[in-house]
Amino acid sequence: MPKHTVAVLGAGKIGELVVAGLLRSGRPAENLLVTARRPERGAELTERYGVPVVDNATAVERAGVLAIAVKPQDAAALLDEIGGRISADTLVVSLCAGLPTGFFASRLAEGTPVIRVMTNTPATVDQGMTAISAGPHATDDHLSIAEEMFKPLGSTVRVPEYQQDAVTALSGSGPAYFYLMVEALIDAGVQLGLPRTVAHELVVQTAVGSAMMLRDSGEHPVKLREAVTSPAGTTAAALRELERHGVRSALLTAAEAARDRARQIAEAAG
Ligand SMILES: NC(=O)C1=CN([C@@H]2O[C@H](COP(=O)(O)OP(=O)(O)OC[C@H]3O[C@@H](n4cnc5c(N)ncnc54)[C@H](OP(=O)(O)O)[C@@H]3O)[C@@H](O)[C@H]2O)C=CC1
Ligand SMILES: O=C(O)[C@@H]1CCC=N1
Repeated sequence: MPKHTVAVLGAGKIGELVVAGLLRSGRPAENLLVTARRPERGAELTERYGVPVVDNATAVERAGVLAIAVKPQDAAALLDEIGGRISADTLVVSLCAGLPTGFFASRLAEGTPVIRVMTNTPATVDQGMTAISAGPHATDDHLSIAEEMFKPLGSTVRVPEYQQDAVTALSGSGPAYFYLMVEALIDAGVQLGLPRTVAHELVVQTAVGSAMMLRDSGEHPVKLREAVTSPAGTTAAALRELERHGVRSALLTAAEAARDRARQIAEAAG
């Protein structure tokens, strides 16, 4: 098998997203491998994508790029199992929140290039946001390989690694913040007397339309918000309540909590 094979280690939500995305972007299934802890999960992926499911040791033997998509808490055990088998010409791409590239480098042969990536679930529909950082021994060519993997799944940006915990707090966890807001607004619509299906459609389409304007108009969000806000109108009344309830400060402290949790995860992993 050619060494340009990518192996995804850990076929959970993010592992599946990467496998499916690489296939959608035209990478042949025979250049992909995936590993799963549970055989039934492996069978599910083979059936769904036609990608070979192998054990971790076989993946290491055959692949030139290893995408580590296990939970950060499972990474040490995985590295204990395979770290010693990974040759220094293998590119290790970690998708794990919180874990610094040094965590991997210290468990790999000297000279092994490591890249840290933070993607997000909208990559499932090719609207992801992926931030990529070079770790030890990762060259520009290695960064390009990681970019080629994630560019078809949305946008990519290169960031210095010290920014990755903040990235995780914004775009990694970010989809959950928006989903929570949508969920709460749908409930509000029901409280106001709308049928739930109607409330759902109104809120989701408003979210999609607003997101497209944010991305495509080039306007600052303040300008877009001002355009909705008529003097002494309905929006001004609603925004006053959001400010009174401290929405800005809630978002700030939420992002800080996510960043701090990423740091704790790294500390606990050692
Ligand atoms: N969910 C998200 O939105 C994002 C997650 N991430 C990061 O992606 C990584 C994966 O997260 P997510 O997909 O949500 O988690 P999941 O729990 O869904 O996936 C992790 C998978 O890894 C498998 N696994 C664990 N240990 C091994 C092993 N030794 N060999 C093979 N497979 C193994 C697990 O198997 P089993 O089913 O048996 O538990 C599970 O299927 C995490 O590090 C997370 O921080 C990054 C960005 C966004
Ligand atoms: O919640 C988490 O830890 C992961 C990382 C970013 C999104 N989900």
